[in-house]
Amino acid sequence: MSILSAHSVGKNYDGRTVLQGVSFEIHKGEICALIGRSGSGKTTLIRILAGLLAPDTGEVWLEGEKLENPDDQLVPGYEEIRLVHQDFQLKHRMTVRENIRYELLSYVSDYQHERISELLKLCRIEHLQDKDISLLSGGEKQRVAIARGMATEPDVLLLDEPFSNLDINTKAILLEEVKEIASSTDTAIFLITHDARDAMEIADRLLVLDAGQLIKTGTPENIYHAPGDIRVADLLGLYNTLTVGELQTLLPNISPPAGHHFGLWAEDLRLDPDGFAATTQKVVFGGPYNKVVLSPHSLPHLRLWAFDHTKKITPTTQVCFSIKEDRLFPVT
Ligand SMILES: Nc1ncnc2c1ncn2[C@@H]1O[C@H](COP(=O)(O)OP(=O)(O)OP(=O)(O)O)[C@@H](O)[C@H]1O
Repeated sequence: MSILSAHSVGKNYDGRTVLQGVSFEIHKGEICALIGRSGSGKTTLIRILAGLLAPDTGEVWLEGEKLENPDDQLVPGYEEIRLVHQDFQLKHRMTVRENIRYELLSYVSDYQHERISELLKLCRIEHLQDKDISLLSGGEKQRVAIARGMATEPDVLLLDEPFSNLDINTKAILLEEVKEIASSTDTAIFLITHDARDAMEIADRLLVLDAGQLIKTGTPENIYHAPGDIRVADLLGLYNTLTVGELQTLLPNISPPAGHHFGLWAEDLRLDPDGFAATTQKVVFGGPYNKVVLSPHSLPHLRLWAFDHTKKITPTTQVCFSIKEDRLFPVT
């Protein structure tokens, strides 16, 4: 069931279009991740969804009711929709417990205690409850901010860059925690992230924003296997593009449809002793794998990205590689 929906939302700043014709819906318990380049309009959109900024065109609906223009409200925003800002907006000189309690002041104290205990447990911050906010790490503050956002049991939780500035291990824990919150509470979660890998890991559905327009929506799996648009592929990872002619030179047995370019993720181009001969042009150490630039002997002008898991490759080495044909995707 749709809980929040945007219908042809548009926004201009100083005569410049920042959002145009943005339409989608979010369902109960669903996690939607919005990805897009810097300046593509992500924060503007999340503020409109929170009811904090009026769109110039279009509408946002919450459970069958249109959001009011925030300029006409005494206190903009909605109890049912909570936005957790990138800078957390926590109360300093207060403990974690006091910060959460601040959200629950209109409830009786028994309920406050009960709810605070639940949230401390859910966000795994019980051990931090009496600590002053100023003493917390970035990841700990992030969890407190999410606990505060959840305090009044909103139907929709909007998270602006919840994983930025987190180390890889804290991020992995938080990704799991956000998933757990969505499934255990049926809260719809809409989050913005720069990192498409995080988005693919956490989201049920991805929304791709480019220059203010939604250019793709779908499950992470579908979008990864068929990004379709170069602008989408650019956000998701390192890939190669091949013309039909180049593809036919490399793989004479296949007959791709004319007029297309084809994309291939770097991870789908493997070093393979039974494959085509190539020379490595560049090797970049990447931890678990090396990023390698290859030029095939049959197309020496071509430069292809591949991942090397053997980590034994050096520049200007003769290697062989193969292409996972079923992983080729058409791009425009
Ligand atoms: N209040 C404002 N007045 C004028 N222009 C604005 C205002 N807020 C945002 N913009 C412009 O609108 C565009 C979209 O901004 P927005 O912050 O929504 O992008 P974003 O995708 O969130 O970017 P980032 O990923 O860098 O945070 C940018 O060009 C920005 O400069």
